[in-house]
This record gives sequence, structure tokens and C-alpha cells, in this order.
Amino acid sequence: MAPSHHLEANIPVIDLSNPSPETAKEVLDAASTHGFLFIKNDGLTIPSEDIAAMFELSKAFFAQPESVKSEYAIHSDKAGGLNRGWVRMQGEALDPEGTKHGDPKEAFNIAPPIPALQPLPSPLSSHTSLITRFQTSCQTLCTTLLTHLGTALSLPNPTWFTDRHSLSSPSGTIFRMLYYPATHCTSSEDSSEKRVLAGAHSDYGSLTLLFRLPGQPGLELLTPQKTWSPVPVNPSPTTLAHPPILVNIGDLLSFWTNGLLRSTVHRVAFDGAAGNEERYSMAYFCHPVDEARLEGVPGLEKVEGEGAREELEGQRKKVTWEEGEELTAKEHLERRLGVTYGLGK
Ligand SMILES: O=C(O)CCC(=O)C(=O)O
Ligand SMILES: [Fe+2]
Repeated sequence: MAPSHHLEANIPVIDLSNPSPETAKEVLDAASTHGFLFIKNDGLTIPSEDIAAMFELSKAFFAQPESVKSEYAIHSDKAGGLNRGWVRMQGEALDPEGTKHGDPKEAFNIAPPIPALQPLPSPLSSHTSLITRFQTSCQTLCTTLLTHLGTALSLPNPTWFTDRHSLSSPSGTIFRMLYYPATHCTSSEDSSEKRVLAGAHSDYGSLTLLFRLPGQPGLELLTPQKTWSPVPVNPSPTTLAHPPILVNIGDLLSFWTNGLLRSTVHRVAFDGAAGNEERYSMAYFCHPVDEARLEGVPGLEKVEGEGAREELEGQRKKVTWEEGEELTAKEHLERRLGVTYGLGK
């Protein structure tokens, strides 16, 4: 496997507060070079206080006894159905081949509050206005990013992406709180080896917004040279008072653009000694509406990402998607979740 110490990924920080065609181009450049970009956290779209409050709420939730959390187990009726609710320690494997026993983390998935917020356990149930406000601001940022991508790609229909991401129809969009409990290196473990807390994977949807806490690194992306490169929480603490919001491109935007936008493989991993503290993160996985077809985007017939063919082939294989087979976003997500949770096997 790749050596473990590498330069931090040089991901640009983009300021969306005064958008121009140049801004749209910056978004496209980062999305097609790294598949990752930082958005300057100016506090307008997503207030920093809301991010902080959501982290506090997440901590309070994961501290609840297992009996409270397990009542709302993932996919259960009580949690509101497929892909909603609580994932127990090692309840899923983002890289089933590499992490055979499941990822050592917990998660809680919350679907968009339309038509109504799903049933939530305590203490989440007492903070529904914060949760829905947070989800709404995440969705607004995703819409802005999809608008910039449509503009910079000069699509004949510039709203082609945003039309497919309306929250008024059911979609796979999920807001997820993540908790990685402290792990302790046993003496039998080789401390020079990285411990993987979330297996290598690419994200399933269109765009992901990722929130992390200062002092809690661990995220790494796979470079085109197949080495792991750490993604800092705040790439410029002297100039950015708040960590910027990390965005990454998911598989669907990559399919739609023939790999021009990169759905970069990433993971959470620690050096043996560094993983002894607990870690919290939050991700907003923006998905298209269920019925959106995974077809070519008009106007992009001739584009193709450099070296993308092999990558797209690999992604298709994961969901046993034959060339020429028509899939909707919903069918794709069901197949992907089937692999992650070992459903239907
Ligand atoms: O926790 C993190 O920093 C990343 C998690 C992630 O990549 C995911 O859940 O898809
Ligand atoms: Fe991810």
C-alpha cells in the first residue's frame, strides 16, 4: 500500500460571497482537479454558531446510552425508513474489502425535513428547529455550487443540475452526524501502521459538505499518484478565523460529466499514536431526486476527464452497473447502500 506520510493536499479556498464568472471557474477547476474544494466560511450561508451548536448536539446525542440510540436503528420503521437513523459501531463498512469488521464509528442519518422531519430520539428531538435550519443552509450552499458548476461548464441548460436537486421531490439527500470513539493502540498493533476509521471510498451522491473540528484531522484523499494526502481542517488558521467548509464531488456528478468532475477516493485514518482521541464530524450528502436518470448531460457529450475511464469503470463495477443499463439515482443509491450495509445478501 501507499506510504503513509505525504504533503497536505493543496485544495483551494474559494470565496463565494461576491460571485462572478471567475468564481464559477474556480469551483469547476477545483472540482475537476482535486474533486475537493474549501468554501470560505463567511458565516452568511451557514452561521458558525449553528455549526458549533450542531457539534454540541451531536456530542450530546452520541453520549446517550446504547438503549436510547438503538431504538432508532438505521433503516428501522421507528427511524423513518431506509438510510435513516443510528448506525452502531462497526455497523457499516465504506470499504467492505479493506475493513472487513466494519468501520469503528457511529453515525446518525437525518433526511430532509420535507414533508416532515423524521422521528428523532433525545436530545435531537428537542432541537428540531436548529436541525432543520442547518439542513436548509446546507442545501442552499449545494444549490449555489451546482449553479456555479452549470455556469462554468456552459451547459445549454444552465439549471440542468439544480433542476435535478429540488427538495420538493424525494431524494437520497442525508445529513449525517459521525462519531469516531477514541481507539487505543494495543501493544500488539504495529504503531507505524495507519488505523483506518472510515474505509477508502468515494461518496455516493452529487456533492458532500463536510464539517470537522479544529484539532481533529484524519481525513485523507487518494492522489492520482495513489498516495494518501491529509486534508487539513483549516488550511490557513492565520487568515481564516473559522475552518472553511470542505466540499467534495460524489460519484453522480462524476458520472454525469464523464469523469470531468472527480469523485475522489478518501478515508479517515490515524497514525497508531494519534488516534487516541475521539473525533466528531458532520456530512451533508446532497443527492439528486430519486427519479433523476444517470444519463449524459446535454452539452457534455464530448468532455471526458483525464484518466477517468478506469475510475468510472471501477465505480460502475461496485454497483454491478452494466454499460448501457439505465439507472435512476434511487436505484444507484439502493445498490450502493446494499454494498455498504451488506443489505439484500
Ligand atoms: O469523517 C470524515 O471526516 C469523513 C467521513 C466521510 O468521508 C464519509 O462519511 O463519507
Ligand atoms: Fe466520504
